[in-house]
Amino acid sequence: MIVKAFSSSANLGAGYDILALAHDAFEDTIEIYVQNSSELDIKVEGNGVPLSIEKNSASFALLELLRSYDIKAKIRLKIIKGIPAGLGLGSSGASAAAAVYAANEIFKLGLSRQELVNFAMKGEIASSGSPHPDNVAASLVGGLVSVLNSNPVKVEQVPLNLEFQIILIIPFVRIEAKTKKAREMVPKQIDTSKYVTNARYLSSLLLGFIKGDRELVRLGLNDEIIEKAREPLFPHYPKIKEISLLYDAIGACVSGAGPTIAIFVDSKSDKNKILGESLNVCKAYGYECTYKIAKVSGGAWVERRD
Ligand SMILES: Nc1ncnc2c1ncn2[C@@H]1O[C@H](COP(=O)(O)OP(=O)(O)OP(=O)(O)O)[C@@H](O)[C@H]1O
Ligand SMILES: N[C@@H](CCO)C(=O)O
Repeated sequence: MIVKAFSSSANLGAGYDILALAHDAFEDTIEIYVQNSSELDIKVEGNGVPLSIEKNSASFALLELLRSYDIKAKIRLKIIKGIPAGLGLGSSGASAAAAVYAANEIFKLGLSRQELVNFAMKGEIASSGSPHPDNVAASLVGGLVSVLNSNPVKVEQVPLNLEFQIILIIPFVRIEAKTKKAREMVPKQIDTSKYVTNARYLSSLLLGFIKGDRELVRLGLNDEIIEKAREPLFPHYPKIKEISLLYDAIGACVSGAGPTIAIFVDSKSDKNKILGESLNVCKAYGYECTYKIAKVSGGAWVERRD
């Protein structure tokens, strides 16, 4: 069976570990072949990803799912990476999402996409040391998802009534264990005033998407806490955000744990200026950047059944 899942941008300003948006910028492909066996035996193949079961997000999520259903089988898992890893594009999450989606289909477990998030998020332990569910939820469910509870995990799709595209400004940098490091930079304690400001941003963002009000989205795409604490990982961000707002983007935020920046644009935005000047900012900060213009995508899907 061949299953695919799209990339995603998590957080979206104040929605740290809460929001993620699936987009068609990149996709991962999982090929999974199963034979009867009296033992559970998983072998991983793939380029540019760890090949040990416990270190690969896809195989680790799969292992957790199959163990919890006491499924014994010989499994060959081939991961064809389309989503560059470590750049804030939900790469590890998409592989994990595709792997558990495939297992659900093959073993006819009858789990909903939302239920599969419980297992896919375990894959993030392999990649970043923590089972954050946002990226896997977006890649499984599609659209904009909100994580409403962590134990047990509950995720819901947020209605999107706004037309927009996402310009992703993607620096080619390799930061070892980036998400792990970025999570360590998150403050353990925060001022109540910052909490209130962020909660206002989050409610404005959600209302904006639901009501189709770009001004509310613009106000909501901000964060006083996490993006600020992590800024050393993406020093190019404030300037790119300033340029984006100047040329009437809906807003801009860090994509996941960065360093990719997500700029939300619509027919009012001067996309060429935003793109050209953002790439110049990259250069000024010594980054080689590329870009993708993406739109909101659906969740994981079966490409071929056999
Ligand atoms: N199947 C996989 N796909 C991609 N990366 C994987 C996978 N399995 C393990 N990894 C490891 O996870 C790390 C990348 O995860 P990381 O969380 O830093 O970035 P990401 O998954 O691309 O996106 P984000 O920053 O949005 O979380 C790399 O060290 C990579 O080797
Ligand atoms: N919410 C996670 C997403 C990682 O892509 C974080 O910001 O650490």
